[in-house]
Amino acid sequence: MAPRGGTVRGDCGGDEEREKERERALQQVYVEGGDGSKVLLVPGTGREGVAEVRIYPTPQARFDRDKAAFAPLPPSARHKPNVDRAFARQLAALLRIAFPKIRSRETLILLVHSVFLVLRTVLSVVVARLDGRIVRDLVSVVIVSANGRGFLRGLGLWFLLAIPSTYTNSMIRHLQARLALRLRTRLTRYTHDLYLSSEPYLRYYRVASEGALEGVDQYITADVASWADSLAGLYGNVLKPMLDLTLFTSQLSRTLGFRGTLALFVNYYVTARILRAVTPAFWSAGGGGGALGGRVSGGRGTGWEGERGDCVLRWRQARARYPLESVSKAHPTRQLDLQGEFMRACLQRSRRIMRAMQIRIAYEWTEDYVIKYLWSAAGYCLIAIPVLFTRTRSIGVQAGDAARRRTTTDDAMANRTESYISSRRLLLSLADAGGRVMYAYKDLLELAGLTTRLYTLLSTLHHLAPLPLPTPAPTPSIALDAVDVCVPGAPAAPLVRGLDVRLEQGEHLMITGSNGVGKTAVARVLAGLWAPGCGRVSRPGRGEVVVVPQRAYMVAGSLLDQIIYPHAYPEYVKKGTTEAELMEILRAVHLEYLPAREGGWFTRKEWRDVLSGGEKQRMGMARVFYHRPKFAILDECTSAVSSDVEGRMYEHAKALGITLITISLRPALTKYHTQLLTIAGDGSGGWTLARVGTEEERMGLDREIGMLQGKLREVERWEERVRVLKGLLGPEGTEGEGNGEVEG
Ligand SMILES: Nc1ncnc2c1ncn2[C@@H]1O[C@H](COP(=O)(O)OP(=O)(O)OP(=O)(O)O)[C@@H](O)[C@H]1O
Repeated sequence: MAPRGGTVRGDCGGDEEREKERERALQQVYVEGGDGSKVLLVPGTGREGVAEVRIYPTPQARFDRDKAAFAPLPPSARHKPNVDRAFARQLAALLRIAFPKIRSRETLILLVHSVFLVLRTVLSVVVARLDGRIVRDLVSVVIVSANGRGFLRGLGLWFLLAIPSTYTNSMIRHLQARLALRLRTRLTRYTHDLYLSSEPYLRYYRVASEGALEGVDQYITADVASWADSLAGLYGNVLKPMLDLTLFTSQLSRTLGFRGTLALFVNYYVTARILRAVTPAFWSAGGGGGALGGRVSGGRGTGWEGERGDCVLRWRQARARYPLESVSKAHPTRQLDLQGEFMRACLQRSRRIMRAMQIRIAYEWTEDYVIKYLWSAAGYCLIAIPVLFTRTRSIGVQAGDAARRRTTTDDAMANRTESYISSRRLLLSLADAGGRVMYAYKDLLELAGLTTRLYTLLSTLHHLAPLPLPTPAPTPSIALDAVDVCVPGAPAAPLVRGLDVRLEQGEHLMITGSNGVGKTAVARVLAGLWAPGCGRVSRPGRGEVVVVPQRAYMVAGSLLDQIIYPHAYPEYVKKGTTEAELMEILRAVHLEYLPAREGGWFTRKEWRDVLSGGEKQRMGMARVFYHRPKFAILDECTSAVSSDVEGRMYEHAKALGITLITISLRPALTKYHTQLLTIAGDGSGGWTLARVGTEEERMGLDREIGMLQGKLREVERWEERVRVLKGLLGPEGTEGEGNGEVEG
């Protein structure tokens, strides 16, 4: 394995080289662009098997500018989306992100999309006229035995028109999908840059606890995608039917005359009133509008409420997936609790869908009846009036006149047929456009729901105040001066009050105390994850302090990725660590067998399941040895490691010059430290700091000795119990166990 620097692009000589290129790209997800950008390597695409996509991070100045547009919403407004002024304001804020400039690719797509929408409407009118002409020519052939040339010409034109018509339809769908993808890309990049912000914001870490926003992953994935689809779809779903309504009505008015057109408008008005009167409150909270929204908007989506319901269900499933093994190990009946939780979520969802479906039956029946049938029937009546009441009457008796009159009558009949067929087609398209305009309102409500969700996410992220930056320490040291340690956003009293600790390099601190007294909380303040309630924190930069939690996080990727985390492959390449050095690190944590056992450094597995609890913790320590920070905060991260290996790892860390801050309940670890901080946990926020080797440490060791002696006394009891059991079994039992199973 030869580490590489810079880009992975190379001389792609042949298939083999290309294959290697792909493999490298799989490892090297991106390369630094030099100007702050990252060049993302996408395997499986591009001419050389790897496509390069340059990505620029969103500048902080942009976030600062946008912050004012995302004023926080009151909690009540988060759950009542509506098509009102608030929606317009929220949508405008999101559109700033989706369309950052007037002259952007998105605007261009929108323009081309609009052109095709207009073209589609114009073509519909031309097709309707042609339809009438073809039938007219056919009637002429049947009635006056015309030669049929007009009919054939019409048919040829029909086939020719079919080409731009079908092309236009496909382009409309294509451009809509393309626009949705562009909007989604813009929103996704923006939200991710904001969400995954580094110090001093660390929004991804704080958004749930301090921002009180649950299920952020749903917001930044499913909601962003649905919003982009909904917005792109709505544009076509509103613009096209509006155009259709205008153009078709103007075309029809030529046939219908003034009174007919007036009657058509009266028809629109009356039907709109009827539908408005029978439209239920689909989007009221808990109304199951999602199922209905998805249905009425042509099944394109599940609707906002539906999306929310499905999200809750997915979230519960995801939450349950992780502890399945521990649940089934703990007790099989615990499984029932889990089932209960699933079932409750499913039942809630299915009840809402059922309720929505009941409302829907009545509504859809009325809607279909009114728009499809009533509109068409009214339209038929209107276009039938000129046909029925402008009949040409025969008034003469002479033979020549009769023939001429018959020809005139036949022509008039053919003309009326043409006009009737064209109007009928326009009328059907009109009914369809009317229906779409009605549905567009529900699409708009769906968009309002999604807009509110995205707005809530972005306003919460924008308004998380930055964490106070630590005072830079003059020498590599960590110090807390009169610091109160409090849970952020919680009104409870501080866990620890007025804490004073100073740790120079080469000194080592152990933090101890009972469960829940605030040991990890102190570590969080030391690491800069929590702001201190009051007081001053001094520490070196983030790269100099590494935190190792009790449950080591196993990153998705190769074995190598597990060791170098939080670095990614490009940073590893830049650092230039060799395979031998990596092996040395694994040896220090007694994991040297892994590369051979797992098939090499680049084997990708679900490491969370592959490695045992102790192995995962040792991997956490391997990361410390790889990064060699000045300070390492070890939060009970060796609790599942055997004492001998634990001791060796501590010695190795100290030999590397890493200053340790250990959180542990194991008194045996005290000897690796120079200071012992004990948190009282009596509600007063009290603490004591002692130098190791003092009275305090001896008390700790005494406690451990007492605990071990207690366990030894239990052994005597167990031996006594074994003797009693042997007595009960009699000579046979004694014989069986006499084979060395218990005795000795
Ligand atoms: N994000 C949080 N929100 C609310 N309360 C919290 C949060 N984090 C910790 N706490 C509470 O703060 C207290 C101290 O937690 P902490 O994790 O520091 O305990 P600890 O001393 O490390 O315990 P243990 O030995 O069990 O790991 C606990 O009562 C815990 O419930």
